[in-house]
Amino acid sequence: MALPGLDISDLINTSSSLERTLKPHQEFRFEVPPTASVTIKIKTDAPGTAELFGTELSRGTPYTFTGCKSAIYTWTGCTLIIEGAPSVEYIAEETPMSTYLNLHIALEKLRVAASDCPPTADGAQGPRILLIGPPDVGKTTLCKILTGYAIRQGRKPMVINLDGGSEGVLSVPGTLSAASFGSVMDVEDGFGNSPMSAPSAIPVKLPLVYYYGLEAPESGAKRYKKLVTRMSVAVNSRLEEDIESKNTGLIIDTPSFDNQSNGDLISYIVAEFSVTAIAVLGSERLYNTMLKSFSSASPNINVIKLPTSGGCVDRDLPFKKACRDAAVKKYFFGDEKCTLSPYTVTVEFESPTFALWEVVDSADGDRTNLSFLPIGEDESSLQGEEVRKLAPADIDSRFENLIITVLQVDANHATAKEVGESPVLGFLYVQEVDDKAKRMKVLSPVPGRVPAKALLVGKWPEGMFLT
Ligand SMILES: Nc1ncnc2c1ncn2[C@@H]1O[C@H](COP(=O)(O)OP(=O)(O)OP(=O)(O)O)[C@@H](O)[C@H]1O
Repeated sequence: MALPGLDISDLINTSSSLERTLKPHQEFRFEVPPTASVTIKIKTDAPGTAELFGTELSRGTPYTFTGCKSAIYTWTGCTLIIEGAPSVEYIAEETPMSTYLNLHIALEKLRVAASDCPPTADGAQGPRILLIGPPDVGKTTLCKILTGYAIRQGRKPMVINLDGGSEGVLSVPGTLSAASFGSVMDVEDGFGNSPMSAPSAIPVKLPLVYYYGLEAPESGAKRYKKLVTRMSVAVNSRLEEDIESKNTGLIIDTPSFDNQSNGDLISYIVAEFSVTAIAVLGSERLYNTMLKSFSSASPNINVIKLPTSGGCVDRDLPFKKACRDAAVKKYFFGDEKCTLSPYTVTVEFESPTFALWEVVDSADGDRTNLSFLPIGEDESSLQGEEVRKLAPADIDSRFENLIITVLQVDANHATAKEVGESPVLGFLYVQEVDDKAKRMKVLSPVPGRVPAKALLVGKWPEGMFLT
């Protein structure tokens, strides 16, 4: 019943079914808030196929989307059936998909040449492309598209995520990760799931993960570079054993680099991963800076400029935070398709197998813990410190609602260097800290005691309420 003079029937009708017919090369763009869900499928009694950021949709299969801004593109034309109410939806005619396809074809030619070389020859290394640009210009989206096309071509791309500030690729936010993609990606979930203790319809990928723990690379540039180096060494040795991945090459997604102050970090990544092509999205200035830096000094590196999709949307801070929280929540609790039950475990600070380290944010000026300096040492002894070990007295409620990383190095013997550069074993979530009793309650994805491994906590992702 409508109020007199005010017809609110449209407002309260949140579930509806829409049909949208797309012509060839058109794109259906939609946005779904984190609190709603929308289901989309291709109508089976109409011709045509469609793809979401490079991964083909199966005809007639319903896909459910929550908390996303996304697009379904068709090369052939198709009809979509949409259940639910996207907050924004429209059909776009202008897209950069043909340019992105051309880029994929160029990469594929290099892969064919690499496959023709003997496995140990230098030429067996496929193209290594770095995607850079300002915030929200579609770097991650292009990374998905190129990965999706390579998989559809029967290739096995190695995807490297160096954007520690994002939602994470096959891992929680705050991490850098690398994974070889030999099977289809998840349409509903971007890059898909990391291994969880439950069956999944999409084959899981096993990522190598490093915890960075700060929002921007500049906040801990020294540590960030070390992690990039560790990642490149691990990736290169993996590629020596996996000729298919080696021939396919690397697709590297980066944090937002939009001005010259990041030039040093970009050059570092290019050198460490032996990048052969740099694709710049959304910044003429950055493109020209890259051209000047690399075209003459490194003729083997191609610098290309790519158009940004008109569908790329600026995601406001609350939306990004909601996406990060959802990614962490999913790690512990799963989703509607696969519910997980984490365990609450008590951790004693004074146990001999407990060692908690903290990532140092260089923006803090290394000053926070001056009161704990050993007698006789001054402030200068902290300069350059990237992680610091916390004494039981340092652990208090400021760690509540944060993520703690369980590293692969032992709690008792690990040095600061080992802790700073260790890969990740898993994550805990701090529910409650009792600083008087010197213990805390954490959520753990597995039962039993927390392993006797070094634990590392950082400022990023920021605190969140999971339970
Ligand atoms: N063609 C499109 N139609 C609709 N939405 C899109 C399209 N392309 C990208 N988006 C959305 O725009 C947002 C920004 O894109 P994306 O994450 O790829 O940018 P980015 O440059 O990697 O961002 P960041 O600065 O976080 O690294 C994402 O939510 C993405 O899903």
